[in-house]
Amino acid sequence: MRLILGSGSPRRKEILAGLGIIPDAVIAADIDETPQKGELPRPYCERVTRAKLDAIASDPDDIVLVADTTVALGRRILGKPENAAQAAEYLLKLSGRRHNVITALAVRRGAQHWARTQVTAVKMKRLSDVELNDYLASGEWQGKAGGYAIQGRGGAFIPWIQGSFTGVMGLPAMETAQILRAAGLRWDT
Ligand SMILES: Cc1cn([C@H]2C[C@H](O)[C@@H](COP(=O)(O)OP(=O)(O)OP(=O)(O)O)O2)c(=O)[nH]c1=O
Repeated sequence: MRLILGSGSPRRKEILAGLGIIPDAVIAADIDETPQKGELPRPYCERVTRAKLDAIASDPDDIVLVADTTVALGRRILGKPENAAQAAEYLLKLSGRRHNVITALAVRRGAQHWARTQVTAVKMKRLSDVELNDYLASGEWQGKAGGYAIQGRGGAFIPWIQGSFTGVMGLPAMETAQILRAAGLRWDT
C-alpha cells in the first residue's frame, strides 16, 4: 500500500507533514479547471476534485488523496488568477467583504471512494491602494485561489475566519485525517 498525494501544491504536502503523514509519491493532476457556464462554486470545486482523482493512476491497494480549493464570492468562482491584473480584480472584489473558501477532498482506494467538503467563511479588511500594489508586487498571489495566501503576507488582510485555517490553505487538517483514517491509512500520531 502506498499513499499518493495527487497534488502539486506545496502547502498540501506541508499540512500532511504537520499531521505526521509523508506520502510515498506526489503527483500533480493535470486537468482543465475551467468552470462550466453558470456553475456554482461548491459543485465546481467538487467536480474539479473528482476530475483530479480520476487523473491519478494507482494500484488497487494504493490510497490516493486529492483536493481543490476555490474562493467563492456569492455565486462567483474565484480561481487562481492568470496574471497580476486578474489578481488585482479579485482582491478589489474581496476587499472589505466576507467570502467563503471551499476545499473539497477526495480519496480513492481500489473501487472505494470517499469525499468531504469543508467551507470556511473569511473576512478581508478593506485594502488601501498601497496595500494592494505592494501585495501584487510581492507575487504571492500566484497559484493562490482568490489571489491571496492567508498563511503569508495575505494574513495581514484577514481579521476573522470561521472554519478551518488549514482548509483555507488548501487542506483541512481534521477532515483530511478523518478521511485518510476511513480509507485505512495508519500513521504515528
Ligand atoms: C485562499 C488560499 C489559497 N491557497 C492555495 C491553496 C491551493 O494550492 C491553491 C488553489 O489551487 P488548487 O487548484 O486547489 O491547487 P493547486 O493548483 O495549488 O494544486 P493541485 O491542483 O495540483 O492540487 O490556492 C493558499 O495557499 N492560501 C490561501 O489563503
